[in-house]
Amino acid sequence: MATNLTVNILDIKSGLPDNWLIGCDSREFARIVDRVFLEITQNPAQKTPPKICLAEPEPVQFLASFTAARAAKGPIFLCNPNWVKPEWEQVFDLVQPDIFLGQYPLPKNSHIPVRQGGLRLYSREFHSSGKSGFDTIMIPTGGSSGKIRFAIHTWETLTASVQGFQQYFQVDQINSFCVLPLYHVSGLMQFMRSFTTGGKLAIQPFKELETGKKSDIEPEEFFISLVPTQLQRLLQNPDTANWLGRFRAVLLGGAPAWSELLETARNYQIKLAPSYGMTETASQIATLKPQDFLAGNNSSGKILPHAKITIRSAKGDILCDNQIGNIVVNAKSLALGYYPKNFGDSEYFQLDDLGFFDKNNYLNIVGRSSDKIITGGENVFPAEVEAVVRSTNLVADIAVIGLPDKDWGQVVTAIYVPANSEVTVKNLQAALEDKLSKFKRPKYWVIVEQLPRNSQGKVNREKLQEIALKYQ
Ligand SMILES: O=C(O)CCC(=O)c1ccccc1C(=O)O
Repeated sequence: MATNLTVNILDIKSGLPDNWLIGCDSREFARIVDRVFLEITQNPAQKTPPKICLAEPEPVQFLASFTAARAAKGPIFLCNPNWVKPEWEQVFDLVQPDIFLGQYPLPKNSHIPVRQGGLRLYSREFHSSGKSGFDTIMIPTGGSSGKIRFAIHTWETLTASVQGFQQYFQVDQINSFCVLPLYHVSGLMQFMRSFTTGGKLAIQPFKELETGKKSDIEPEEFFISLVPTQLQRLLQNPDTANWLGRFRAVLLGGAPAWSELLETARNYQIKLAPSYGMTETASQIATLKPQDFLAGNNSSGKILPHAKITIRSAKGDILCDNQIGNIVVNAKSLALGYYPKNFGDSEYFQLDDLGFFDKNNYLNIVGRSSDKIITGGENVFPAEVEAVVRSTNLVADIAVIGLPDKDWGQVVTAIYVPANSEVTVKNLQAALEDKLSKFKRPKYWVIVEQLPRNSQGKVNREKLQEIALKYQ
């Protein structure tokens, strides 16, 4: 029954249209929330709110478990159900969860008691939550390369991002069409945008969309978020490309886009909104409006109202228009820290990204500071070289890195997937001659079948180094 819900405290139904989660009856949703809430709060040994790991691959279960975990006021750690053993071990060491919701990742072993209903207790004694407080939402970042970290967010930081979005796009109720994972900031924020503004949320696995299957919604009323590799795949099917063109806006983020991709999207008249943001800022803090995109602008757009960005020199001085420097962020949506540490009182958050504001105040991202290659004393940014090589249409995929070199400091090295079997290094070099200064042109060309990219389309640069060094 939908009455007498334990989680009435959350008022999950108030202000929401009955069918806010498309394809799931609201009362059914509330029942699942209620059940999970009871499971979480049943344990009598509980002294403090439990730390909850959420690794639920099924979207409705994920959202209901998330809602119940919030009602139980425990810190929630969003987990990728596809993590492998070393990643899970890292997470268990760092988090020491009390409760696990979803698919238990490690083999059933004796020292972890298993309860019915999919709930497993990691330990009977609850660990204290430390400084971070209880009502926190930890969103994973990193993973494919190096250490998993959890950015500490709260309902307030996440809703600050939603409000910035509402103002920027001048919408009251945000309807989202989600094909990105809910444990990732890009997926979770689509739920937040819909849930907190009384909008609708439709969820479809990306794979289904890729095969041409389209949900029964009116795209004109929805925002959809994609990462560049997803957009590229969808644009290969003209039917799907035209369907994408009907969306209110197609938010593009998560990784740098390349100019050919933008051009193709423009040819289909897709109302694209390329954005800049990250887990630590609860998704986008700068976004290009679709009308600017369609008019030919390729920047990351203007800053959302809840955020501030300054471009600074290495010494911290604020730079003028068109000067490239470090991107420094202050935003109401900024994470409080990386679990279990808070950032402290620092008002600003310095990212690894380099960029500049042009004379019309549009943000332009140049690349990652740590990806910058210095060869013979000259600076080379991989993103620029990658974009130019892509524009030759001779490669299906490419990433550029710097390899250590005793003469040059670093040498520009391209790891690429040729567009077809006829492409040779000679062709590639010839095609770049009048397009890139000599010092920017790759000296080494390493051919691969596939680049190491994660599901978000981000390339793993440490792996690239390994691959390239093997071929040197
Ligand atoms: O990858 C990240 O860290 C953030 C990227 C992200 O949230 C995003 C990814 C794709 C499309 C839209 C968005 C967004 O900022 O809303």
